Amino acid sequence: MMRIGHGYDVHAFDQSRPLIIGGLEIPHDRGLKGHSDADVLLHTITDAILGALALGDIGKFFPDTDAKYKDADSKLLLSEVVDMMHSKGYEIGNIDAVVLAERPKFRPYIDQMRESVASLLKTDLANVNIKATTSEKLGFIGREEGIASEAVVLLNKQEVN
Ligand SMILES: Nc1ccn([C@@H]2O[C@H](COP(=O)(O)O)[C@@H](O)[C@H]2O)c(=O)n1
Ligand SMILES: C[C@@]1(CO)OP(=O)(O)OP(=O)(O)OC[C@H]1O
Repeated sequence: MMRIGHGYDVHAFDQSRPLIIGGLEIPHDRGLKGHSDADVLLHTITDAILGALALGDIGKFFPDTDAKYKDADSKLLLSEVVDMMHSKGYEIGNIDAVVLAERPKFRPYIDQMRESVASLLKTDLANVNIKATTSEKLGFIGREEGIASEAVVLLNKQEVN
């Protein structure tokens, strides 16, 4: 059995924070605002998995009103959702994600991001694709007000005969 999920998230820039994307700290002059560490890519992937399982979204499990998640490491939130996925008998088929940002250039870090995400998802590197794109200076991405991310995920469940 296969199930598909989609995730989308946006975080505004915050000059006082480090930029954390895909579980990595990326050198840049600003980070992202959020209740947690604001890892927009990991939030998107977390939401895509929850979506595939029809379980709702990240804020349902990790509310931004709960002090427990203040400055939370998004790797831990994703890992918890991956554990939920495994407990329901599913594993990652493949994932395809895109990060939308005018700056910085992510290409030099994409392979490391893929490794980080594959390890969090407990899947092979070949099952994880991460892309980056600008918005050609248009809209809130283009004005460098924030970063968005989008992902689709396919989950597989082995049927027992
Ligand atoms: N933040 C970004 C944005 C883009 N890239 C890479 O540049 C390529 C061209 O970007 P366009 O927005 O002009 O399509 C894109 O395919 C990425 O490889 C990037 O690394 N970081
Ligand atoms: C991760 C959580 C929880 O700390 O907070 P944020 O970092 O603000 O992220 P968002 O994607 O807005 O929503 C999920 C939240 O509940």
